[in-house]
Amino acid sequence: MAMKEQLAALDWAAAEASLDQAGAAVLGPLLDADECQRLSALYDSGEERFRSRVVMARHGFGRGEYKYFADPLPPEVAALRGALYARLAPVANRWSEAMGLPTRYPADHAEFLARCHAAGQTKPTPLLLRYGPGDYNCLHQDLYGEHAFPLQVVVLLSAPGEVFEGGEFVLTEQRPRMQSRAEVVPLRRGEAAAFAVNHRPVQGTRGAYRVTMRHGVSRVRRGERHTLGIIFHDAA
Ligand SMILES: O=C(O)CCC(=O)C(=O)O
Ligand SMILES: [Fe+2]
Repeated sequence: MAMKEQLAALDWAAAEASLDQAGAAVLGPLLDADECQRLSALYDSGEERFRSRVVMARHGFGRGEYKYFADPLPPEVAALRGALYARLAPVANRWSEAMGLPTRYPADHAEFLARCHAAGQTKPTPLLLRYGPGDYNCLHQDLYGEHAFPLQVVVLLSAPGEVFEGGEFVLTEQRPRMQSRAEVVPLRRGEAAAFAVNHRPVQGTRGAYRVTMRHGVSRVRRGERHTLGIIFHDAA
């Protein structure tokens, strides 16, 4: 199925409900096995595709590595980024309003990118990540400047239980004056998760309050795990 139809076929009402309730949602199958294979293979396909490579251990980010795509993005990544943004912008606007924030997000991703670019955030942020045995990704937030879209997406490109074990995608939620809550998001190959980048609203008995989210990946116990990360704001 083509990517556009694949996206339209997902249960977006359920995804929105899960995002509102837990700050994360499994979006269901987004890429087929061939598409996953092709994207994973890009990792070693030549450095001109990428603007930078990060070896996580060198920065204390964890273990494993990732590469940010250079402009122009691979067409399938650019298409996915634009189409996912359009689906998530209404959620972003609802969250912003619920948290009493003035920021509103345009319906069109190009328009949001223009806002990033005008503020000096011009570097593309979609990335491929690669983890081998013993690798992990410490809890973090992908903030790269003043402008940040409040949701992002990760697509699992490797088959869990087959080509790798461990390496679960995890989120933590830090609530005001309370202990943190952890959530594991189980993904199959080709499935995507959408999740909060930083803050999200939680409905309390006396109105909404704001929680802080972080995400990471638990230790890969065997094999190799690839993911595609789609962040909607560009970087300074
Ligand atoms: O590899 C993962 O599942 C997480 C990747 C990540 O941190 C991201 O896409 O921002
Ligand atoms: Fe991340």
